[in-house]
Amino acid sequence: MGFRCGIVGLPNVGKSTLFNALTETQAAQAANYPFCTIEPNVGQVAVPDERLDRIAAIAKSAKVVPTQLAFVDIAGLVKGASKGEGLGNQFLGNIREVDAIVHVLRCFEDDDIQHVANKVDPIADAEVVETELMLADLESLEKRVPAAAKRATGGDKEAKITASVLGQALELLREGKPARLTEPKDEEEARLFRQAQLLTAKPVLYVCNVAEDEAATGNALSEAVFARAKAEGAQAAVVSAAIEAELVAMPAEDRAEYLESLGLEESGLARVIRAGYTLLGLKTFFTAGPKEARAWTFPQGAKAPQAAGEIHTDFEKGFIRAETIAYEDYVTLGGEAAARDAGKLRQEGKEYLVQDGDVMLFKFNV
Ligand SMILES: Nc1ncnc2c1ncn2[C@@H]1O[C@H](COP(=O)(O)OP(=O)(O)OP(=O)(O)O)[C@@H](O)[C@H]1O
Repeated sequence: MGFRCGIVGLPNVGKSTLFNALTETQAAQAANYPFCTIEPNVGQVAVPDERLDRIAAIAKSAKVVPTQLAFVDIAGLVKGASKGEGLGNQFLGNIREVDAIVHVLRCFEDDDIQHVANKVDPIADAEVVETELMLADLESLEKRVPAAAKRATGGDKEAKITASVLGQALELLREGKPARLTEPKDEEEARLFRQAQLLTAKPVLYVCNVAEDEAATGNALSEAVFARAKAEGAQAAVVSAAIEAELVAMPAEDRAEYLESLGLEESGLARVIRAGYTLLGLKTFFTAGPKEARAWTFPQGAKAPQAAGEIHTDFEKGFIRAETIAYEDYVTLGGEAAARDAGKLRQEGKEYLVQDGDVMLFKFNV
């Protein structure tokens, strides 16, 4: 489906370590990013979901296919990016292409690893990156808002709405706040706001990269980041990239024990992937049979034919109905046949709003 999370951060904060762990653990096929000369790496990463394994066990599926999310390693942030210095313009362009930003912040102390500003201060680091993004948005809106206002006086209704919603964003940026805090009045404002593709309107997940012995608890630095995230309408997670790198290097059967010895229930990567998925407002439906059990991604608010279209365009075009079982029913009753007998297999039509966890079988006509 092509939803992408871009990994950004200052030099030496642990971006590559995290990205490599993400892609290695999934044995991803890293592909080159087609649109730019600095070619940030893209990794397709499987989204961990226990529900899929339970469904596969019940359906006795031969194959289990998770849904995927793309992570893009966006290289090269330098101070002054918004002014087009160095790799700046490419960097901003790369961010424009992603749907959400995973912002890695160094929260570990290690005298051997140099910090660009010679001090470990994730809040100051976050500000460096965010200031560049806000300046880029500010510069673009300083032009776009007056232009839209001018068109509005000429009677252009859409321009009037654009001027209003982007004007609100401009005010926020002038106060040093991200455009994400803009509150569109209605669906039309929301649509035009999305269309404006502002960099600081993209959802952000801060990844606090902590030392190995702080992965379970976090530390004072990560706490400060969590507070900042809350104030900005962003998300945050604690991860130790060092642990993740070790985990992917060890045999799969040793990982659980290692995690347990560190007081962790699951890998930080699993949390980052899931958080990225949630951040994008993505939901999952399942298909299940003896051949395969598979998880599919759909955007929140999708109707049944659109979900069917995730599998094949023919399913969408020729959609008749969707035989649907809620995940809980599927699991508690023990599969499709039992759910059908219990009257829990619903025949859903074109207007059905697909729910997270639905197990679906599409009937279509081509
Ligand atoms: N949680 C951690 N604890 C200790 N060391 C870490 C941790 N995370 C990363 N490192 C180390 O920090 C160094 C920098 O990491 P990495 O190369 O991933 O950073 P980067 O952000 O990709 O840098 P650049 O942008 O310069 O490529 C590496 O030596 C890495 O092993």
